[in-house]
Amino acid sequence: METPVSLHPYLDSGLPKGSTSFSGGTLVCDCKDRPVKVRVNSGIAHNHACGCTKCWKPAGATFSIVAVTPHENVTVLENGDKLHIVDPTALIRRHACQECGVHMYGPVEREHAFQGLDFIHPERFEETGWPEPTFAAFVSSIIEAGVDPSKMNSVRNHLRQIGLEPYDCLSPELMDYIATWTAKKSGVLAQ
Ligand SMILES: N[C@@H](CCC(=O)N[C@@H](CS)C(=O)NCC(=O)O)C(=O)O
Ligand SMILES: [Zn+2]
Ligand SMILES: [Zn+2]
Repeated sequence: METPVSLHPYLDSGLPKGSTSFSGGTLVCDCKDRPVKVRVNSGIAHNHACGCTKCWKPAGATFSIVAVTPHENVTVLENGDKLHIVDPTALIRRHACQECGVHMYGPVEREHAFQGLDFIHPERFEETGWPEPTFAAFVSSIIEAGVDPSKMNSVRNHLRQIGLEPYDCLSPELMDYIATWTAKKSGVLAQ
């Protein structure tokens, strides 16, 4: 049998169920010395696996685990001097620890359907109980990171088997949300 592609340490062993009543916590980077700590004072939404090349993932993982939370509830608690913006021109302004590389929070500041939200990686919470991912996005993008295209069937089957429907962009729900925002902005739909 061909070697299966590892999705992510949290996903390979089945999907740990979280709670929708999770109300926030502290995100911590990987540094032993002076770790960056970021407080999230609210719940998280739209948690999903992302196969794109831009989202942070732990060593060996093919997918990241990423969710959003309102920017107003995100504060840097400790060692913020270690943060830098990975790509200041990107929609998501990913703030990463320059020493260990972990992305701590990524605000969307531009005029966009996601404006006001920060992208965060719930696996970096010190606390457990965050709601589990519910779908897989940008699945075809894992090829851009070097996954053999012939393994895509087995990757998509594995994702479905653990309850994560694979999409090659975002979920239909989020794509409809973005398109509705765009149609309202252009005046095609009433505000
Ligand atoms: N195929 C591209 C897709 C990148 C992409 O569009 N990522 C999505 C999901 S995170 C996005 O919204 N990116 C906005 C950004 O990176 O600012 C890749 O893998 O690099
Ligand atoms: Zn670090
Ligand atoms: Zn991504």
